[in-house]
Amino acid sequence: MNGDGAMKSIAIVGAGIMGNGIAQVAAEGDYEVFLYDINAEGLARGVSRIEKTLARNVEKKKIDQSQSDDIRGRITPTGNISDLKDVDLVIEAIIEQIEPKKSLLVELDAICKPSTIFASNTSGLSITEMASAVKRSDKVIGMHFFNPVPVMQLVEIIRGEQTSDETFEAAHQVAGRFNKTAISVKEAPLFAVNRILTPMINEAIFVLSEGIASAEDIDKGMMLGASHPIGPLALTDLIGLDTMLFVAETLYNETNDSKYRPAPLLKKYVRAGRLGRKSGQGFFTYD
Ligand SMILES: NC(=O)c1ccc[n+]([C@@H]2O[C@H](COP(=O)([O-])OP(=O)(O)OC[C@H]3O[C@@H](n4cnc5c(N)ncnc54)[C@H](O)[C@@H]3O)[C@@H](O)[C@H]2O)c1
Repeated sequence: MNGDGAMKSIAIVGAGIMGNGIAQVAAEGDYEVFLYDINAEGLARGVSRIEKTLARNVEKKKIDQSQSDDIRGRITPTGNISDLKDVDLVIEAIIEQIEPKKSLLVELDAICKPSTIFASNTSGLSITEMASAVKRSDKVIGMHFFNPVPVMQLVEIIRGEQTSDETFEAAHQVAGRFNKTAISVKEAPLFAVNRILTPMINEAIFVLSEGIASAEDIDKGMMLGASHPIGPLALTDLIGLDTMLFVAETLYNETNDSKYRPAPLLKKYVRAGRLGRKSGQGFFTYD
């Protein structure tokens, strides 16, 4: 089945920054959830992050202990991809590179029942190209969540060239059950929100590397002067500098426009392993 509210089970592939948050909101939306990662440590970290978030929500009295237990009970962590064969929807949240995403979809195409919809949480890669890798190209769609997923209200829904109306409708219904607000965006490099956000972040990194202001003052400036809830450099630390660089490179490579060239300082930090919060250091340092 697909295309209506009868969907029961969802698999999330990739238990990283985004995947664990998507698994949590899916379980909160009453779906049976499989959380799959190829890396056992990554999977364990993702599950532990969900448990911590749920415990915090109990402490803050947003939910009670039995609701927390029910949500956690609906999530099955797995390192075995064949466990995903009967799910109604897969949402992939693996590395932001087209080839690994296409290989994963080809693998899933062979495993999953014919009606399973494949959604990608890509920050801006081509849904059409991903869909072209599989037989069920009408059942591939972009569902782009925002970080941190349990907090951020938005999902961008992106149709590829081959996406059917039924798949598009199903993605909107799922977003609703996740308690999110969806906007529909045409396929284009980085879609809508990241197309606007990424050049701003990239420019903030140029401002830092040109010595125009310190990292602290750049963030303070954008928070107090432009009413941003978080500064662009702290936001990059939250996103992950490696992911930010992949995203900036997509915009540059797809448009061939030099105004979008990624800041060299971003590349240098990624090469040095300064990936942001997830590695303990990015533009700022974390415990
Ligand atoms: N970080 C953000 O703020 C953000 C926001 C919106 C969208 N996204 C997108 O979400 C996706 C994931 O980003 P992230 O920040 O969560 O990455 P991450 O590096 O935190 O996590 C990726 C996870 O995927 C796993 N993985 C890699 N290849 C796999 C495979 N073939 N099968 C199963 N698991 C695999 C890794 O082990 C890792 O645990 C990317 O496409 C990214 O662009 C990220």
